[in-house]
Amino acid sequence: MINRPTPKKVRIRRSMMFMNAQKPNLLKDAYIYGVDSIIMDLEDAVAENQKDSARFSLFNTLKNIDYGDTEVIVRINGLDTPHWQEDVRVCVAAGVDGIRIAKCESADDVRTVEKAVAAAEAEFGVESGRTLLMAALESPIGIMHAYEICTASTRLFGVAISAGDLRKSLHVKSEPGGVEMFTARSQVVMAARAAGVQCFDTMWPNLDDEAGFEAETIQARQLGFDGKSLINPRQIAFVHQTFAPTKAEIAYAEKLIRSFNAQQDSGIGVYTVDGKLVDVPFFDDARRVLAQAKAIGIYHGEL
Ligand SMILES: CC(=O)SCCNC(=O)CCNC(=O)[C@H](O)C(C)(C)COP(=O)(O)OP(=O)(O)OC[C@H]1O[C@@H](n2cnc3c(N)ncnc32)[C@H](O)[C@@H]1OP(=O)(O)O
Ligand SMILES: O=C([O-])CC(=O)C(=O)O
Ligand SMILES: [Mg+2]
Repeated sequence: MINRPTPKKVRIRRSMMFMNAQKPNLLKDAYIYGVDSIIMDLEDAVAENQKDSARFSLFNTLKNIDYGDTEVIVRINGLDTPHWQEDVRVCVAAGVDGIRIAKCESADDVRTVEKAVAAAEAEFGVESGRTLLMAALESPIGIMHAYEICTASTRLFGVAISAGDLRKSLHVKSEPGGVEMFTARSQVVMAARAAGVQCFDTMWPNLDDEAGFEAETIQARQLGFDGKSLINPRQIAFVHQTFAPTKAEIAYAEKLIRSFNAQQDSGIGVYTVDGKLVDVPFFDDARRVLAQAKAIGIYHGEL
């Protein structure tokens, strides 16, 4: 396993909302939506003949707007394009928090971007290691290499599955219940958890099908994702609610920890709380739930 520094605080990333870097009016107000992360897109949302102007507009916005606590990530163009190196230089010079590597296929792709980021940090006098990475897995080979990608760099905080491109390669379409994505989604979650990084579900493109969006979001949480990529502000509230512990989950976690604290000297490792068996993994998970609820700001207890 890669020797990854222990993060001081795990950053909550329930929502990562895309916006087109070509549109300065979107970028300038981006922080008002309260998403956890903004993804300013230089890739597929930007027409090929607008790449330079979108990058220029992005740089000016980033230099002039204070995004406060909202994490700012830029999706750069793929490594098979003539754009990505300049994208990296501009992102680093502008001081972004992270770079999303589009269509990442291998650990080498991550290391190639990492090298360019390190060079740009040196070039622009940016603190070494400040610029984080995440990778979007959008092809069968990217999914097959998920674990190597997840462990390729200490800068890499997570991976996203990107179903628009993946479905294209698999020759499938979006099906009710997401059956066509089930294996890939599970593989991404497994790889991310094995590597100790976060994982994010893909965006839902059909803005008029709210029920479909909600079902997919719930399934992503059930599969173990930390959050979801979004394309529109009307998707934020449901995603934030779904990727947070419920009141009942918080109350039960508190109860478990209290019972553990009360019982730990009794010499009994396993017993029941509310009729359910509990032992070490259940206590560990309860601690994770409370830490997550605290980080989101919905639990203020002392545990
Ligand atoms: C497959 C992929 O690669 S997906 C990733 C790349 N794609 C993107 O970045 C696209 C992001 N999303 C969008 O551009 C838009 O939401 C669209 C084109 C899908 C739909 O646009 P609209 O029909 O205008 O959406 P809608 O009517 O819901 O917009 C309502 C308001 O939210 C704003 N808004 C919409 N999407 C976003 C967004 N992603 N970020 C910030 N603001 C947004 C609109 O500007 C509008 O503001 P206004 O009321 O002040 O005019
Ligand atoms: O990352 C995403 O969800 C959007 C995307 O590029 C895709 O679906 O191909
Ligand atoms: Mg894509």
